[in-house]
Amino acid sequence: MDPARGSDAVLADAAVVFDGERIAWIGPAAEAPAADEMHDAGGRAMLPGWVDSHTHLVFAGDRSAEFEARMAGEPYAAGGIAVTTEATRAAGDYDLTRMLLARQAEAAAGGTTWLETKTGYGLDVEQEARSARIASTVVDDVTFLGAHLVPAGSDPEEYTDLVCGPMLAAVRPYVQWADVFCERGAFTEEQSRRVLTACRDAGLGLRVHGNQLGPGAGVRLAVEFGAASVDHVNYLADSDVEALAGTWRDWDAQTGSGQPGTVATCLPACDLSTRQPLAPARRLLDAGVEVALASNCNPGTSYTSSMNFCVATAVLQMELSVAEALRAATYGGALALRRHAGVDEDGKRAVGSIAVGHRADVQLLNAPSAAHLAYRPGMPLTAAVWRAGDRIRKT
Ligand SMILES: N=CN[C@@H](CCC(=O)O)C(=O)O
Ligand SMILES: [Zn+2]
Repeated sequence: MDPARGSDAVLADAAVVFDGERIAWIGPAAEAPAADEMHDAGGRAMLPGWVDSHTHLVFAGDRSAEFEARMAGEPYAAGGIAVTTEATRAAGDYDLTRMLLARQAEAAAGGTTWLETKTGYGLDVEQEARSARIASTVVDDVTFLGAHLVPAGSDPEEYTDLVCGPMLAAVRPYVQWADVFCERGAFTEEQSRRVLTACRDAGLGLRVHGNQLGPGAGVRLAVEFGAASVDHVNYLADSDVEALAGTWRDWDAQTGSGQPGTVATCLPACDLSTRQPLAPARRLLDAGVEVALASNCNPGTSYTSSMNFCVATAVLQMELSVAEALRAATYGGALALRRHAGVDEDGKRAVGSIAVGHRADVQLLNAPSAAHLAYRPGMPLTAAVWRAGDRIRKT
């Protein structure tokens, strides 16, 4: 996954050397320089750590009854968010932080070394700011999602004004990104446009929840605003795919050079849990769109942070090759968070790829090749994980 070696290069009999939090050397094991500490991977596969670019981890409460109803035939609707909002508002800071830390630890044990999460279960100024503050102490990238649902009893236009004004100002110190749920039952195209405009003007990077439950304006808006990603993308018109492909016209996917466009982030665990058609990742890749795979871990539509599961599903059911799925779950996620480039640059290092000068984020599988993730789905293959050079899970 070193763009300089070809984006899906596999090195056999290789060694990787870390120096602190950076990757210092990669090459044939027989030529590896001396190191203070050595770990023999025993011929097992080493991959970049997963970059999970879409989660909603700041929440309390349980929605397993809603899940069971769905499995019995009820459709998913955005309104379920209100149930989690009530439980989240009732939780104290200590409990909310403890639950977030436990979810972050689960994700890390599963191989995730860079984690984004969103607000969106607070839905008033104080609670959204609290969620953003707590998230900023635990995860790597925080996204403001005040525009997740109009709370019961609020006027949609007045609530949108609140999101664009006082709520945005209150979360601003804690977040890098803003998002809007542009969907039937959530925010209209016009309301979404207002949110994206205000957040862009406040200096935030943009992402959009779009085209999840039906055709809609999400992809169009994401392209119009130059968003870094549009997520879900289950229901795409040909014009949506063409518009996304157009954003990648000045990008060289092989070398990772040029101007990145809007990543299409596919969320297969969510698609299965909501019984939506799987996002058309194959069609998007064939059109020249960069795709990310993310867990969308949240209590409503996707209560898993297992990127291994997402990768296996992408290979088994979405027609991606193993190399394409791995790239989408690592480099693709990094692109969606604009963390894909940067070699020792101002202390910021690229994540999602194994290359000299990038952050030492890697995982070791209990398997001789990454194909085993799909070949042996559901098996506990993650043997060890290093994040920023620190080992966080033992074999
Ligand atoms: N689609 C919007 N938001 C979440 C679901 C939130 C919920 O139902 O609690 C998602 O990405 O699927
Ligand atoms: Zn989401």
